[in-house]
Amino acid sequence: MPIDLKNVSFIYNPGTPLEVYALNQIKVTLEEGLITGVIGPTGSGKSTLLMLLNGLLKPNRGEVTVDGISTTQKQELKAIRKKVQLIFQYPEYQLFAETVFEEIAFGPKNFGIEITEQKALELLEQVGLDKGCLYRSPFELSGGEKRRLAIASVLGISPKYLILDEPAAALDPLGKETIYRLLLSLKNQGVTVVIVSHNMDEVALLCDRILVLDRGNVVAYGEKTEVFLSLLERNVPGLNLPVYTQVLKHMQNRGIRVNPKFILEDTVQEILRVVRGNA
Ligand SMILES: Nc1ncnc2c1ncn2[C@@H]1O[C@H](COP(=O)(O)OP(=O)(O)OP(=O)(O)O)[C@@H](O)[C@H]1O
Repeated sequence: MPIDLKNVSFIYNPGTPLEVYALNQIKVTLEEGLITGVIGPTGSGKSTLLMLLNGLLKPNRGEVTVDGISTTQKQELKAIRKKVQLIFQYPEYQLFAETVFEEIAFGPKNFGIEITEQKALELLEQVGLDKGCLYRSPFELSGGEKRRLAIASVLGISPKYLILDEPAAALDPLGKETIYRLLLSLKNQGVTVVIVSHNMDEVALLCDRILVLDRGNVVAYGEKTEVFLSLLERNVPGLNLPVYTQVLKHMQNRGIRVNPKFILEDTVQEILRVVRGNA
């Protein structure tokens, strides 16, 4: 069973002069085994939605269920948080341990999972970090390596759902590519991934499904190409489209007849082929 948002509304500071309707009657089922991208202009409710998925925030109205269990069931919250791991933006800023090994072991320990040295080495390998860094200080790693370390610690919990806010933000092209390959390989291992991103090319490359939010409402949700095509027809202020969608629009404006679906899908498949080919 997936994560279900059933008519979910979320209000910050309800009943006060500072009241903000962040999400308004959201109805979405996040499909298992896929990567879903949540996009939308700034302030559209993306981060709020992520925090509802693992019960960090509770809906004011409606219900979020994880595998059929409501996030409002207090006794189930720990089990839900184990299943649904949330990685905030720049997780590397939260590293604190003296060694990479301690850092990897810390998160899982909170869920009663002991990480052996062997398991830690496997996790390093999984995120593409050199096994030789196990007893180094996390603070000696590069920015991109620190981020992968933060992700390794979460993977030690073996989450069924991995939720990431801007997973590749501020990384150089190589660092971004490593994160993309990691997310695609997690998907291949059956992990359901949800990302928030402002980078539309990244969303086009990684995601199977796209959820578009605007001022707390769902503008579109569905298969990636269908959603991008629908966004070509309607203007959501503050939301860019991937470069190739814009190319397509220019072609259409110049009267060049192409099947938009083929252009979008071929381009994404080509980029994916290159990324996977390097794996
Ligand atoms: N802690 C808070 N208290 C009050 N209002 C908040 C709080 N956090 C967010 N909001 C408001 O809720 C709305 C949705 O915010 P949210 O951070 O979910 O949007 P977002 O789409 O993630 O934005 P961004 O792309 O800028 O990160 C915005 O109007 C925001 O100002």
